[in-house]
Amino acid sequence: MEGHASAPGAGTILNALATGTGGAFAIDRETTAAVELTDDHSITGAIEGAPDADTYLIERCVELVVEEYGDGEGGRVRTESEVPMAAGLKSSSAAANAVVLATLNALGREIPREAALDLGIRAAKDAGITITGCAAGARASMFGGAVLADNTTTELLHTGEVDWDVLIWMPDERAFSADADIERCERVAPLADLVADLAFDGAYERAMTVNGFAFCAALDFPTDPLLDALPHAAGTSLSGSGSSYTAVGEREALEKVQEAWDDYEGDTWLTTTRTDGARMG
Ligand SMILES: Nc1ncnc2c1ncn2[C@@H]1O[C@H](COP(=O)(O)OP(=O)(O)O)[C@@H](O)[C@H]1O
Ligand SMILES: O=C(O)C1=C[C@@H](OP(=O)(O)O)[C@@H](O)[C@H](O)C1
Repeated sequence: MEGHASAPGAGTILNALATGTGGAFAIDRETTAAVELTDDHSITGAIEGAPDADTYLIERCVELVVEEYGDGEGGRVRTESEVPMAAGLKSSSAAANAVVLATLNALGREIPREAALDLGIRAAKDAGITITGCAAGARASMFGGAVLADNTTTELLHTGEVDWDVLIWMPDERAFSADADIERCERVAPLADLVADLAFDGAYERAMTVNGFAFCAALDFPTDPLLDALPHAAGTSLSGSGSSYTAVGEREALEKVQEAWDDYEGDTWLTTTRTDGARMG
């Protein structure tokens, strides 16, 4: 019994570490998962190109799906990803969604996407790789588009369509979300409320720019990349708890931002938003 699925990563509109409300948009970079279910009871995971990375998240996703919908199967799970790990682009949500759906695909089961989303969020919490559960990023990855969510309850608060080109700069250093300084993030809560208000009104670009300045200050990341982007981009922010930055807008404008961001060490690349989310099969 083999199953396959894919799910996109996401950029940030609102970091949830200040108030629990998060906002994210799906990007056209994805993680694919292959799951082979077996008669023995052990579950083993592997991540293509990252032999030393922690595979607990994806093993736990298989385990939770089998507990709910299977019959005690074991399995082998493998992910391959265009979403870099621990760079603020929701690699964990993309991996969890892809593995949950691939396991269901192997079992020949279709369940409501909300239920699949919940299992991935549970696995990420069990793995200790998220502070709030990252419901907004996980929702953007599962359903596509722009999303605001209450990460503490996983409740969906708002959805919107976005159709942007997206520029990403990813420095060489990584930033694991579990290491973020929550107390400093909570100090920018009044700004996070402003970001949420802007996003509820559909002003996603301005929302993410305010988010960028607030969370660069709270998490001690430089604001220079935001200032480089502002004359050209419609919106720009630190993504997640770092280390990547995103700029959104029209392609030509973003190519000007790319010239500036190319001066920094690391990688820059252009992609787009994605309106469809995870795919099974
Ligand atoms: N392709 C993948 N396969 C398996 N696990 C993954 C994959 N991508 C990410 N993860 C898990 O997610 C963790 C990174 O999560 P996190 O620090 O929240 O960063 P991000 O913003 O990229 O989600 C990794 O340490 C790993 O445990
Ligand atoms: O661990 C968490 O709960 C969160 C981590 C951050 O995202 P990344 O995991 O992308 O850094 C943040 O933006 C998100 O709103 C909540």
